[in-house]
Amino acid sequence: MTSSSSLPQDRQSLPDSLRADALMEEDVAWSHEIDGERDGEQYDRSERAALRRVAGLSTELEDVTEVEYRQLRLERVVLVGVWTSGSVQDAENSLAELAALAETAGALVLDGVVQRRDKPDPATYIGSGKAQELRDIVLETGADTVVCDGELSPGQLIHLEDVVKVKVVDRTALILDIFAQHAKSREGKAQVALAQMQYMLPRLRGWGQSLSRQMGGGGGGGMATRGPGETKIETDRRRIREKMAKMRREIAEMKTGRDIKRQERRRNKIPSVAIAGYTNAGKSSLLNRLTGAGVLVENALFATLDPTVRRAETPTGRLYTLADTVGFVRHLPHHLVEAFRSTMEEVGDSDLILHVVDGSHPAPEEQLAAVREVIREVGAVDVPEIVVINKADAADPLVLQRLLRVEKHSLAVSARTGEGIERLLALIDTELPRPAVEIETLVPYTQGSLIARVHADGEVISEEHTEEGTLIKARVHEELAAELQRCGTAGD
Ligand SMILES: Nc1nc2c(ncn2[C@@H]2O[C@H](COP(=O)(O)OP(=O)(O)OP(=O)(O)O)[C@@H](O)[C@H]2O)c(=O)[nH]1
Ligand SMILES: [Mg+2]
Repeated sequence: MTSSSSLPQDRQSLPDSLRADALMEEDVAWSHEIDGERDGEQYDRSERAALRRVAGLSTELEDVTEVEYRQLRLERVVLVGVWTSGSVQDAENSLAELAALAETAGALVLDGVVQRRDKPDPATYIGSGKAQELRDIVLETGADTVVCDGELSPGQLIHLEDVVKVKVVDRTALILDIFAQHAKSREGKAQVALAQMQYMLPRLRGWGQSLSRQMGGGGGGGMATRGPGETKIETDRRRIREKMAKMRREIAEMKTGRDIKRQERRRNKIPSVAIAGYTNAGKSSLLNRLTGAGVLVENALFATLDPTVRRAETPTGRLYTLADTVGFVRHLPHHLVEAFRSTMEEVGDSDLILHVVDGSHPAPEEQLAAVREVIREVGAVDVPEIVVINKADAADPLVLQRLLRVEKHSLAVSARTGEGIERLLALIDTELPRPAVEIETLVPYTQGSLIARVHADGEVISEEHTEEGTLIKARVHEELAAELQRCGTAGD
């Protein structure tokens, strides 16, 4: 946190030497921060909020790098969207979501404007007249940041910044920022850091140069400016590239560890269920409801960023794992699909997807479609899906009916009231893959632990306690079948 304030224009005054140091320090900070444990405890909302900057104190840039500058300074924001197709309602929903995202990132939303255009302006995103208007709104409201509802090209970002004279960030940067604030595991943090660097790389504008300087035309975007700053940008970019390469190696190592864990689960043949769905749909609430696990639930977007895996049991006593996942969002930045492939892999690898959708949302169908797009993108198309229409307590009954009719394999539940949860548990039970081998064995009482395993991992068809031991008929996976054959006496 910083203690003095000055105008945004002061970003020009940052000396080159300072920036280099800051970047170095940042390198250190990055590698130090990344030491948490996977599946670690989720932070409390209050702890997270404590990390936020205090509004109004943070417009000077002396002690931050350009990367940090773009991430952390979302305080007093004006939203702007370009509305190209669809109804007014669509445009409003989109801006409302952007507002929710900005608030989740810790910003105070002062105002929002939407411009109707065929397509975004190639130079400044919104038209130049509208950009001037935006400048006036910024001045009136005292905003220090403009957030655009789309992904802007490096050139657009810089040109718009030159008009409105405050920091401009886009939807992608905003989502990255939220992910950076919320990621808790070592791997999650590394992935977000990598995605941020990837995003920033073409967008460095090189401090030390005048912000208002006329940019050279042409495809170079922010880097079009010639002069001493260019060398600096090159240095920064090289450092970032080096850092990214290191990060990629680290992530690859972490992935190996995770793969081993997953293979172990697979070897034990424990079926896995992944809870996927749009952000804020109630995935974590559902996980809590289904397993009684204490996972952070809050009315904020992207409350969950690290996959949490829990053990659960079907009503008939079969064990399975239930994994919570990162929320999806419309136009999930591509960097993030890449970055969160790990979570998505968990989804693709599971035996069943619980696709949770918020039935009380104004446009649940859109959310379903957005999530499916990502599921397709990560190649998880073959996994059976149950559509869980959540928040039935708050939803319009007509919307529920409509969804239940359109979605063939769906049911309505409320993670809050518990409505429909029993039916869901039963449905999970029928949908989980059945163990492959049917056995009938007499297990001596001295081998009681084997019987317990049959109950946990397999499916008991019948069980009889005889003088010699337990006569059990069940479906189990191959490994357990082999063990049972060895220890027991095959029935009949
Ligand atoms: N009315 C109602 N609210 C619910 C229900 N389930 C969850 N919520 C609320 O919806 C909000 C989001 O819940 P979460 O469980 O954090 O949602 P999530 O899908 O895990 O969200 P992210 O992790 O942020 O993607 C919280 O405020 C919950 O209390 C429900 O059945 N009914
Ligand atoms: Mg969650």
